[in-house]
Amino acid sequence: MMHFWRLAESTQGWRQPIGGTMRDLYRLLKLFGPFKFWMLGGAFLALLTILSNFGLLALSGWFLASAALAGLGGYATMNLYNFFLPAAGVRAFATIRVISRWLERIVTHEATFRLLAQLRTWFYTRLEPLAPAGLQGYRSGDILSRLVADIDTLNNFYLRVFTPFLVAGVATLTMAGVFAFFSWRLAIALFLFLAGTGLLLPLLTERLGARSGAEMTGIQSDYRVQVVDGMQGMAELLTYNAGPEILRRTGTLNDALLRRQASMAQIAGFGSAGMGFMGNLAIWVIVVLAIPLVHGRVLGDSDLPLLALGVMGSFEAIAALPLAFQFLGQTRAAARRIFEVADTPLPFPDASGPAPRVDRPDLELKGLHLRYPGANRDALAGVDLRVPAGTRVAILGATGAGKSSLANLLLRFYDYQSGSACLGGHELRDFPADNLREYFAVVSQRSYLFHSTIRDNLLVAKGEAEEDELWAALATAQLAEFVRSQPQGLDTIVGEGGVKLSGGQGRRVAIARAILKDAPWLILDEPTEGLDPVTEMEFLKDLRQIMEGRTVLYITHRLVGLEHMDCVHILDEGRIVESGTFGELLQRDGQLSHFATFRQAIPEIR
Ligand SMILES: Nc1ncnc2c1ncn2[C@@H]1O[C@H](COP(=O)(O)OP(=O)(O)OP(=O)(O)O)[C@@H](O)[C@H]1O
Repeated sequence: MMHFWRLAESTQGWRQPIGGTMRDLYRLLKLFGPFKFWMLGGAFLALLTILSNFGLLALSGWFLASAALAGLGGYATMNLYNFFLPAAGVRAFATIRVISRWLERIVTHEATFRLLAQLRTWFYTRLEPLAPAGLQGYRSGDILSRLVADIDTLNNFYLRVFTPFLVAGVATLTMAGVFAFFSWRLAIALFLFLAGTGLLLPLLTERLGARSGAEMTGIQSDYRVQVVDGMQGMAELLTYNAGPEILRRTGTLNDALLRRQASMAQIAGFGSAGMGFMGNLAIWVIVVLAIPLVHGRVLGDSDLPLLALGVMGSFEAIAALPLAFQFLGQTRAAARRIFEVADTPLPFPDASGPAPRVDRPDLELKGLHLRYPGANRDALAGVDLRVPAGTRVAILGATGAGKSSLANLLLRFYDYQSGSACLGGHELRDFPADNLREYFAVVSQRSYLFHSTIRDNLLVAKGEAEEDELWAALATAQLAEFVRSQPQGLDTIVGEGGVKLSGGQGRRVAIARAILKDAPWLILDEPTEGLDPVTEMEFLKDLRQIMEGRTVLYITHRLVGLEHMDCVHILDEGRIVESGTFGELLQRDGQLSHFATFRQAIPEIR
């Protein structure tokens, strides 16, 4: 049910006011600005190809007819007839056409790739600062669809809309101009045919194709979201035998897509049939108009086939327009989807000034409130916390207490609404986000491993790290032995999300990354979550070595490892409710001692 609703949502507003369309297309053209010479070069070569085809057909018609007439005139006339000049002209047009078509393909492909790269880079630079707070409302499959498919569609704008439209306009005027040498009446007739067909037929196909085109963009996106979600949640789907239901939903989307594609194919067929019909009608009308001129000796006998074949060649100039306009709806929908994300205002501004100078990265939070966009209550509701540089501090709390929100705050993934948060005496807001993140390395249960090699996963933390450094980090993270035992060593592929590694090994790759980053702060966000008790103990022991010389924020809802912390703060509903060493808190009749008693009574409950 949900998917039908989403479908309706994603395809609504397909008939956008023309002003909006023009604005979007104008914006696209402006984005393409740096490649205008490539674009115009491609269009010029396309124009040359079309005009040489027009010249080829027209001259061939004239040549064949005049040669035949010379032949009919007898031996003497034939001898006088100059075959060479028109034959050379035909060869010249044919050669120009072949070469310009070849060059046009090269130039337009080059332009297309450059535009594609430009669009993707531009979109990515808009996307990155939005993550994660500004992208909360989007699903990853949807963003992927915008980044890949919608940008591909937009790219068609150059090949399918811009070039054909520009070329059609210039070619129509040029060819009508050539006809004007023979007769104004014929020139006007050709112009009316080309301009009328070139405008009316595309407008008709645009109207017919707008809805299906826009819907196709929406459905394709839903389809990708469905597939990406299905792949990510494959284990759950198999466990709960939900595969058939997902298959049914995917099938429904597939059918919807096929229906739109069939409708678009019919419209495309109608467009090319209409073009063929108008082309033939134009030949017929021009011939009918030209016959009296031949009778009146205004035109020569051989001019008639020249004009007829010239008309035939001229229609190549507008042949691509119905298809171009038919897909305008799709292009428009793609442009809207791209600009929608690109225009999403930044969730909060990034500091633009120079990075504050930090001598000692002490952290101090006072009355700090953080509320997520759209949430109805604060995740951090007046936190007071002091973490002197070089100390180890644990934040203990039940699920949903706001522990990870503290990490989100420090990494500047989300902004705080009130209170103050200072690092080294400077508000977090005064740090450019990239600069602030240099102070923190993070190991969490969610540390993401990319579907690549162990080496690449480590280089994420320090791109320029030498091989020795990688091995040293792996050794400290107690993973070097395992990596050495793999046939591919550092080049072992870890699989998507690190599926080819055990939970503990994956976590150790994350530790090695943190070591490579060598930041003064280490945030451990439930780093042992999901590990069995023995692995957990070993892991925490190894972590202690890495904590040396760093300020540590250990976020956990478990009591393990707290004895090694300088201070433990208990977070409850977004507030620090108790603080002290682990021993002190155990002594008190507070939350921690209740927690500990409860855990002892039912140890398997977390
Ligand atoms: N991105 C988000 N958007 C909206 N609300 C969020 C977001 N992240 C967390 N929350 C909400 O903020 C509150 C605190 O969440 P947080 O993840 O900080 O808790 P936690 O203590 O780390 O929990 P856990 O131990 O389960 O990870 C919760 O009510 C949660 O639903």
